[in-house]
Amino acid sequence: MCNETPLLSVDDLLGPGVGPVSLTLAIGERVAIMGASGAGKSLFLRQLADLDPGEGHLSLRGERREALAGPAWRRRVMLVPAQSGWWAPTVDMHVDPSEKAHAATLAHRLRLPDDILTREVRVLSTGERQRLALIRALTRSPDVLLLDEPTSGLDPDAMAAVENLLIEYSREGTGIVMVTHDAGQARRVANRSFVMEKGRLAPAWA
Ligand SMILES: Nc1ncnc2c1ncn2[C@@H]1O[C@H](COP(=O)(O)OP(=O)(O)OP(=O)(O)O)[C@@H](O)[C@H]1O
Repeated sequence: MCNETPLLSVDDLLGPGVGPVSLTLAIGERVAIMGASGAGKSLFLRQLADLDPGEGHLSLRGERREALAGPAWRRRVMLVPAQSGWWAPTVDMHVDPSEKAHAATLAHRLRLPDDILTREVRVLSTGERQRLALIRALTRSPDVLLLDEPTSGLDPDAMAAVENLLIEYSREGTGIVMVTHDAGQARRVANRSFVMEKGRLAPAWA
């Protein structure tokens, strides 16, 4: 794995409240980012998704960020923010028709009700929205998933289901950068864990 071109390369990334940060993510690797509230974790994910202005270099499979249009980059390096955005009345309107069966399978895996895809977004609970935002992202097959506290609103059973799914997708090649306040989750899920402090990363444990 070490000799391959990294899936994601981050070199001297610097932006408001973030950096400088350098990091490489191998194909199928899972990285956890912990740290105090306000340390810059969410801003760091936004930098990786190229949603905020910044300096430094990002590459995906050796291809520079500048070589891709912003939306194309964000489709391949996809952010699932802590508060997901929904732009149509029902859940299934956010899923490509060819991915509906896939989404239904994932919903079942994540302990969601059978009719969840046909429900109105406005009636969803916090934990349902959170899992559906993850499902929506997974059905779009990103190269890298950027997850901001993906299980913060979930019960232990649903949390374990999300963690298992993330591990499964990463084994198929998806890279994962996950912000979490849960050190136990970082140990269960991540191959490598970091603590962010004042926008900079340090290894979480030696
Ligand atoms: N656009 C911005 N420009 C400058 N500073 C910002 C910007 N957005 C947020 N901040 C500030 O930067 C700091 C880091 O914010 P961020 O949302 O990344 O924290 P976080 O580590 O994700 O915290 P939490 O664990 O509470 O979610 C905060 O003090 C926040 O108020």
